[in-house]
Amino acid sequence: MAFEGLAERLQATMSKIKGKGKVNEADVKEMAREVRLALLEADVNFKVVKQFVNRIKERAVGQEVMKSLTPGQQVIKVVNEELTELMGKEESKLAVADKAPTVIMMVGLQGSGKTTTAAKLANHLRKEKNRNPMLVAADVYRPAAIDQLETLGKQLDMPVFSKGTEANPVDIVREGVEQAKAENHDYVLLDTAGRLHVDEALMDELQQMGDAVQPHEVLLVVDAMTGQDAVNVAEQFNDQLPVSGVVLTKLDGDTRGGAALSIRAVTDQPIKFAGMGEKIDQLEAFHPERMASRILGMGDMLSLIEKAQTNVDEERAKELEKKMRNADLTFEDFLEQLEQVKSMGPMEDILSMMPGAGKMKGLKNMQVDEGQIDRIEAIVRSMTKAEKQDPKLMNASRKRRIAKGSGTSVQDVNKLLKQFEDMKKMMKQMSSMGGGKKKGKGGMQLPFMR
Ligand SMILES: Nc1nc2c(ncn2[C@@H]2O[C@H](COP(=O)(O)OP(=O)(O)OP(=O)(O)O)[C@@H](O)[C@H]2O)c(=O)[nH]1
Repeated sequence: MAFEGLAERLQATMSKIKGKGKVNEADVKEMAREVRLALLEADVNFKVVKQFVNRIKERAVGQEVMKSLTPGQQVIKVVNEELTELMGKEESKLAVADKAPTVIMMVGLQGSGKTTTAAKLANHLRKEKNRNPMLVAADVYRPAAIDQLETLGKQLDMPVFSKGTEANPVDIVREGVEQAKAENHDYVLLDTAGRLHVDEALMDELQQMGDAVQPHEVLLVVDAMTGQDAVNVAEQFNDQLPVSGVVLTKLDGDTRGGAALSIRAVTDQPIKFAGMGEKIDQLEAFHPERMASRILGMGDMLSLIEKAQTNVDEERAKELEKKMRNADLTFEDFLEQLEQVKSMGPMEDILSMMPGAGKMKGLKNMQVDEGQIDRIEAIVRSMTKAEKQDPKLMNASRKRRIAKGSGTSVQDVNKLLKQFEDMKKMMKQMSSMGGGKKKGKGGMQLPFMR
């Protein structure tokens, strides 16, 4: 699997910093050193590594992390954001011409996967985007390339324009595009010739082909397995041709990840697609943010952190945490917390965003009763201010009043009061066991869990 080594190393580094309640400069330095080594080992371009590490260091000692309630997690968020940025921030979509057909020219070295990718892309356009593409076989140098594309075309039941190996490739693409227009195809994909190395003759010919058909998109196909070579090749192509995007092939292989992480920074071209296998449907739109989360093994933890961040006032959260530790949480505080949790969305969604949640049997089967949360809220809201501050005030008649006011029973009120006391006791125990860091054996049963 691609990125395996990198993912393992980065995840180990992140897990060291994750739970830290405080992060100092020495922690950041150590984390940055480990990230640097992991990236170099993954064959990421050294200049890219240097810039990347400087960025995360700068941000990790900045306000956003140090002032945060969860600095360890914020560091991970920074690393994730920077990894995403490094790979291009967000998905970069394929061009669509104002006037059909959109002409896409595939370029790259021999064996990079051009022919296969042209067919995969045509298939993707038809299946995912409901398009009607046509393929043009203009690789006249490798004798089998035209046959290969024609075979793929047959397999897909898709037209392939070809004129054999004797014709001039510039004429082939010109006529191919004309035919696509005449037959009302909305996309036309040109498979061009590769060489073993970048040479002048290749570049000249590709330039002439480009001049002849004015492609809307020049997609450079590079083999991710070749690591830094792929980056060098990309740089050379990009210097000489109007490249508009990159397709990284063989990302399913044993690649260390260097190409994926360096190409964008070195060429300033977005990675648009990734080849994930030899089969025709194994091409994926490249999503930098998902790739980054995958490398960091994060599930959708980021959205969760983000949600928490937008919904929680940090100073107030710190106050509440202190109150919990001292076990002097009141029903007013409890209500406030309940509202915060509710504002983050349905409980089940929140739980499902936690990494590994799918694997945890207990969580999978746990049912959250949203109605129960509403009932609890109603009970608490039916208490007077004094009762919220001091639950001991609640005698039998007050409980009857609260039950009536909240549309529940005295039994429900009693149950909540008991759970609230248990929760406070548990918190006290936890904090006396060491700053709230260690967990109690049985785990806490929150009032809204069944
Ligand atoms: N595992 C894997 N193999 C791939 C992928 N993309 C292409 N290949 C394989 O890579 C080899 C070369 O692919 P081609 O499409 O023939 O390469 P090309 O760039 O067209 O080569 P030339 O026509 O000689 O320039 C083939 O065996 C493909 O099956 C991919 O994403 N994953």
